Amino acid sequence: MPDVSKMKKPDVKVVLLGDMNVGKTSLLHRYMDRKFKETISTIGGAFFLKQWGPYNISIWDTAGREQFHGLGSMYCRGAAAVILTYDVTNWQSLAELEERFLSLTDTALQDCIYALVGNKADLTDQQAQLAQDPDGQPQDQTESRDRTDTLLSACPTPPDSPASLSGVHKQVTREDAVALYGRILHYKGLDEKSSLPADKMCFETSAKTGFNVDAMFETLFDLVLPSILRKRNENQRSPTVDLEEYREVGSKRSRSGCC
Ligand SMILES: Nc1nc2c(ncn2[C@@H]2O[C@H](COP(=O)(O)OP(=O)(O)OP(=O)(O)O)[C@@H](O)[C@H]2O)c(=O)[nH]1
Ligand SMILES: [Mg+2]
Repeated sequence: MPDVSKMKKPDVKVVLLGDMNVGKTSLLHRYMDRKFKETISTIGGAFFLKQWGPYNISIWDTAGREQFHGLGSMYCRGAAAVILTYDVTNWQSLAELEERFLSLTDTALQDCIYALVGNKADLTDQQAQLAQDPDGQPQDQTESRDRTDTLLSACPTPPDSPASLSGVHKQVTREDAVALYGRILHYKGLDEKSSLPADKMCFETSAKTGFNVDAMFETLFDLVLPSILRKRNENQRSPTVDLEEYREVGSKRSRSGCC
């Protein structure tokens, strides 16, 4: 039995949402373990604890498979940031965010931050293909269940472009993501002018090469700091114990678990 008195309590919660196979788990492995490794499709959800300065951030990985859909709103409860993840080579994965996942975020905090993350940029983008592992480690070429190489070519690519070298066409442009970000703000009843701008909140990443992965997570961590401070102030005014949060336990630097 873990010693509950020694467990760290997360100050804030960040949740990864998105269709199956877009690379949510791989993004977390890349960030937390500095590796691209073989994954199995997530069942239910799992969390990692990240120490960010004096704060503890729990990062929740969720299952994209339809059968676990009902759990999504539970994982989003009280989230300070939601990472809506899609695969840049799969148009449907972007559409699913709007159709299936956005409503799950109704349980997130009122001032929750939304990021749109187009993963697998290495398949279409020269910069991401050439990205160095952030720790200078050799790249792991593991790609056991990647289905993107069989995807349709909705956006024809010039024959000498980097995308054509990899054989996979980009189906979702940055403009598509920016447009969806605008619709998310609209859905949330937020004013574009007083919200975080789309060019700051729409990312393209590669869990495989590490491209933009640290920048994406760490931009979000900085943005949720005000939410942590506000929560701390509220707790000082009316101290209560949130038993749910004791289940989100952590260790010295990072620890993970699943449920
Ligand atoms: N080329 C490439 N493949 C990736 C990348 N990220 C993930 N993959 C591959 O895509 C597949 C799915 O990755 P996961 O991280 O398991 O996807 P997921 O979103 O967690 O999927 P669920 O757990 O089913 O919701 C695996 O075969 C990964 O190796 C990436 O950035 N580039
Ligand atoms: Mg997963």
